[in-house]
Formats: sequence, C-alpha cells, structure tokens
Amino acid sequence: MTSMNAPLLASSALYPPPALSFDGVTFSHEEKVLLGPCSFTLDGTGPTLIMGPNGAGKSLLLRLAHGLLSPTQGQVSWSSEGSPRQAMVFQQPVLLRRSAVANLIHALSVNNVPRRARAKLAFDALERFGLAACSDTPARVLSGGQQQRLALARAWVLSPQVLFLDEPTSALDPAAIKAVEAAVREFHKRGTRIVMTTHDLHQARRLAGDVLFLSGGKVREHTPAETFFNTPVSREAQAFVAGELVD
Ligand SMILES: Nc1ncnc2c1ncn2[C@@H]1O[C@H](COP(=O)(O)OP(=O)(O)OP(=O)(O)O)[C@@H](O)[C@H]1O
Repeated sequence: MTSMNAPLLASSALYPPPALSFDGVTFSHEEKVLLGPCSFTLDGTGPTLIMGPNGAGKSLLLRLAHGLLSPTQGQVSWSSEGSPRQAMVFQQPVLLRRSAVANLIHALSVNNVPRRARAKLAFDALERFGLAACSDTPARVLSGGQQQRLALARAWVLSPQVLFLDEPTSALDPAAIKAVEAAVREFHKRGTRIVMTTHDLHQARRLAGDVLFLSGGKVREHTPAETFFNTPVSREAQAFVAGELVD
C-alpha cells in the first residue's frame, strides 16, 4: 500500500529531502517497551538501511517514522515545515482489484492530480518500471515481482520526498530483487529520502549510504555503511556482520 499525507506538488521531489529525527521515541504495548528510547537524525544522502535480527523493532521504527503508529513517548519530527510527501512500500503489496494502470490512475486521482495529467503520468511510470506491457493486466494477476514494481510505480507517480520500504524484496527471486533495487536507485537519484529495512546483508552493502542497526528494540549503531560493514562498534553489530545468530 502506498500512503501519502501531504499535498502533492506537480514537480518531482525537492532536493535535499527533509531530515527525519527521532527524539527519545519509545513505543510500548501493554506496558512492555517494544522499541526505544531511540534518538537519531537521518539527514545524510542515504539510502538508510535499517538492519537487525527478527523482532528487533525495524518495522515498528518504520511505522512510527511514517506516522502509522504514534510514539508512546518522545517525538518524531521533520526538518520540513509539516510532514513531507511520503510513501511506504510493504513486503506484500496491497493493490486494488483493477488493472495495473488503473491502480496508478486511482492513486493520482485521490491525490488530486488533474484528470488530464493522470494517464500520461501513469503510463510513463509503468514504462519506467518495466510494466508497460502489463498495463491492462489485473494487478492481482501480476507476479510477485511485478506487483512490487507496480507498488513502486504507484509511489513514483506521487513524487514522494521520502520513501519507506519494509522488507520489499524478501519474497522475491534474484531477478525481481534486482529490478526492485534498480527502482530504489531511481528514487534515490531523484532526491527521495530512502529508508528501508532488510535482512539481507548483501543487499544492504549494495544499497546503503548509512546503516541504522537495531537489536532488542534499541538503536545500537548508526554509521556510514562503510563503517558499519568494516568496523562495526557494538558487539551486536559485530556479530550480525560476521553472520552469527543474533537475538
Ligand atoms: N502493533 C503492535 N502491537 C504489539 N506488539 C507489536 C506490534 N508490532 C510489533 N510488535 C512486537 O514488537 C516487536 C518488534 O516487532 P517488529 O515487527 O518491529 O520487528 P522487526 O525487527 O521488523 O522483525 P522482523 O525482522 O521479524 O520483521 C516484536 O516483538 C513484535 O511482536
């Protein structure tokens, strides 16, 4: 599912993208602290890859950043005035029961893009993401990789300043993973802030500008990617990079 929560501008994303700050953010459920307290700022060029073992709190952090969850304590803020235009792509894309192109046109319509501009924007995005031949195919009949590219195309037409991706390739084969990574690079080149979770160390090495490493609901490390992979500081990150089983 792609969700937008700021007015859509006709232009592409503005550069540099807004910085994201967590200030003492905690998320608790039934009195149990699941995440935090977390304090960090994402103000580099990224992409930011969020890594850590199962249950570390990666998805919670992404959902708090995107505003799908509210912190129990602390504040999530942006350097921009108000919340930037942002989209989120999930592991399992949520697509409407209609054609690929109609999914994009619907997204443009609900974001108040003028009717006359919608078809061109939609077809251009399908072409960019290698889906031109599938424009009339029902979205839910597309392969998993095509569906994920359609979810990315739907985000693309809305020119987000920030794109969150939660394990977008964990259900895909290598060719589909390559296509999704190429799409992520396209967003990055356009100046969109990318914040993405992955379990895949190789993928993180290919994509990351910086790495935010979580374990046990805490941020253990936030460093440039090179530092994270070559000289991780925390014991947890050292074990993770070494491929040991971390919990
Ligand atoms: N809405 C929620 N309410 C209660 N508990 C939750 C909620 N969302 C997640 N949790 C719990 O919070 C912890 C962190 O979950 P989260 O999904 O963020 O981990 P993760 O690092 O993304 O893990 P994985 O790599 O397995 O996807 C887990 O113990 C999970 O069961």
